[in-house]
Amino acid sequence: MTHPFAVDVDTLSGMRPLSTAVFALGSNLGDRLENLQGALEGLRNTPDVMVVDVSAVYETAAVGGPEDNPDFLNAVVVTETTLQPRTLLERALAIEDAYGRIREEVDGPRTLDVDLLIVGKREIDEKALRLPHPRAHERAFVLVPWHEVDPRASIPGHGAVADLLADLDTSGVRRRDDLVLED
Ligand SMILES: Nc1ncnc2c1ncn2[C@@H]1O[C@H](COP(=O)(O)OP(=O)(O)OP(=O)(O)O)[C@@H](O)[C@H]1O
Ligand SMILES: Nc1nc2c(c(=O)[nH]1)N=C(CO)CN2
Repeated sequence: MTHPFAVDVDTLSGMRPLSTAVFALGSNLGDRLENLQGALEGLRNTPDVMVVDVSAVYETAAVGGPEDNPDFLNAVVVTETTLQPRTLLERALAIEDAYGRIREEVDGPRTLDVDLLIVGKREIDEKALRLPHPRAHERAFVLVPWHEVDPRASIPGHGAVADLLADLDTSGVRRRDDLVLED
C-alpha cells in the first residue's frame, strides 16, 4: 500500500517555486536583429522557461570597448522559470554559442551577448555567476528596455529600476520601432 504521505518525483518537481528571471540581449556584429531573434527563440525553446515579456528593440551607443565599436541592438526578456540560476546561465551561454558568438577583444564587437540580470531576489557572488548582474544597475541600455516592460522592476541591493534610470544618461539609447522581434 502507498504510504498516505508518499509524494512522487513528478509531484515534487511540479512544486518547485517559480522565479522571475530577466535576460538582457545584445548584438553589435552581423545581422544584429537576427541574432536577437535567435536568442529569443533559444529562450522560448528552453524547457521550464516561460517568456512573459519582450521589450522593444533599442539601438544603443556602445559603452566601453574600442572607439569605433559599432552601435548595439539591445532588448530585455522577462521569463518565469523553475530552473536554478546555474542552469539558466548555462542555457544563456549555450544560446550565445549557438548563434556563433565571435569576439576578439574585451568589450569589442560580438554577435550575441545574453546576460542573466536577476533571478528573483537571489544574490550570488561567484566568478562564474554573479546575481544580480554586477553592471546591470549602471547600464542605460539594460534599464531602459527593462523599465519599458516592467516599470515596477527592481534590482536586489540597488533599488527600483525607475529610480536608477533617473540618475543615468539615456541619450545613447534609441527605441527602434521599425525593428520588431517576432513571436
Ligand atoms: N549574471 C551573469 N550573466 C552572464 N554571465 C555571467 C553572469 N555572472 C557571471 N557571468 C560570467 O561572465 C562570463 C561572461 O563574461 P564576458 O566577458 O562575456 O562578459 P561580457 O558579457 O563581455 O560583459 P558583461 O558581463 O559586462 O556584459 C560568463 O562566462 C559567465 O560565467
Ligand atoms: N550599448 C551597449 N554597450 C555595451 C554592451 C551592450 O550590450 N550594449 N555590452 C557590453 C558588454 O556586455 C559592453 N558595452
